[in-house]
Amino acid sequence: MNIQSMDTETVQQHDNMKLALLQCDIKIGDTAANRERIQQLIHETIQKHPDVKVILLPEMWNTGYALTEIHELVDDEGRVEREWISEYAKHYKVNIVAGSIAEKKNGKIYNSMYVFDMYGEQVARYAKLHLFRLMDEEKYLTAGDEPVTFTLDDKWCCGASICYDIRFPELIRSLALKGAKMLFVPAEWPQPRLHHWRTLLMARAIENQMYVISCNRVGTSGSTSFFGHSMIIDPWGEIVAEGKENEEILVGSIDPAMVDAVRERIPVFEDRRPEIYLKK
Ligand SMILES: O=C(O)CCC(=O)C(=O)O
Repeated sequence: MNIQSMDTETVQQHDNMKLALLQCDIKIGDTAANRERIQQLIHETIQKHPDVKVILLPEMWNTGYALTEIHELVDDEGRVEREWISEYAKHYKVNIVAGSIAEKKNGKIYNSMYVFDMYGEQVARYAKLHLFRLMDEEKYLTAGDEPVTFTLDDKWCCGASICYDIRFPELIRSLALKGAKMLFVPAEWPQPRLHHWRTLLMARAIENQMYVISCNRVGTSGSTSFFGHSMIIDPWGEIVAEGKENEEILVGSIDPAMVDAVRERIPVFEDRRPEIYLKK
C-alpha cells in the first residue's frame, strides 16, 4: 500500500492478497495448445508462488480471435474449459478468474468470463457487454446484457469486465456502486494503443477508488500485435505491478482494506450528486 503518498498517517495493513496474472501468448484457433499452455502456467505459478490466492488469465485465451471459424472451435457453455479449470482451482486451492473464453450458448457465441473459487465452485459468469467493432466482434459474437459482481474469499466484492469494457466508465462505476472493491480486466488489447490502455486502467482505478487488476496477452495474431503490460493498480492510482512485453507470470500483492482508506480520505462516493447530472 502506498499510503504515504496519500497522507502521512499510516493505515493498518491486513488481509494482503497475492495475485498472479498469466500474461501469455495465444495461438489462434488452437484450443488444445492454448489449454496446455495455460495449464503449464498455472502449475508453474503455484510452484513458484504457493501463497498466490487469485490467478487471472487473458481474454479469449481458448481460441484467440479466430472469429471466422469460431462456431466449429467452441463447445457448449465452455464445458471442457470449465471442467478442468474447476478441477485445477480445487486441486491447487486457488481462486481462478479465468479470463474469458469464447463459448456457445443456445447457438450463439459469447466472450465470457468464468470465475471459480478455491473449492472449484463456479462463482460467476460474465458475458462481455461491449463488443469491439475494430476487431469485428459484433459480426460473430453476441453481447451479454448483465453487469456482474462476485465475491472472492467469502468477503471481497469484485467487478467483472473484459477489455473494451474499460472505455465505458458508466459500467465500471455501476460495479463500484454495487460494492466492487476490485475490478478484473482480461484483455487482448493490441498495439498501438498502449497509452489508452494504461490511462484508462489508471483512470478507472482512481475515479472508482478500487483495485484494477488486468491481464493482457502478448504475441501476434495475423498483422495484430499485443503488448502485454498487464497491470495491478491500487485505489490511489499507483502501479503495484506492471508486465513487460513478453510472456511472464506477473505477481503482486494487494490490501483490499486500502479501498476503504482511500474512500474515507476523499469521499467521492458520498459527494456524488447523481440526482443532478443523471436526471433525464
Ligand atoms: O478498446 C480498444 O482499444 C481495444 C479493445 C479490444 O481489443 C477488445 O475489446 O478486444
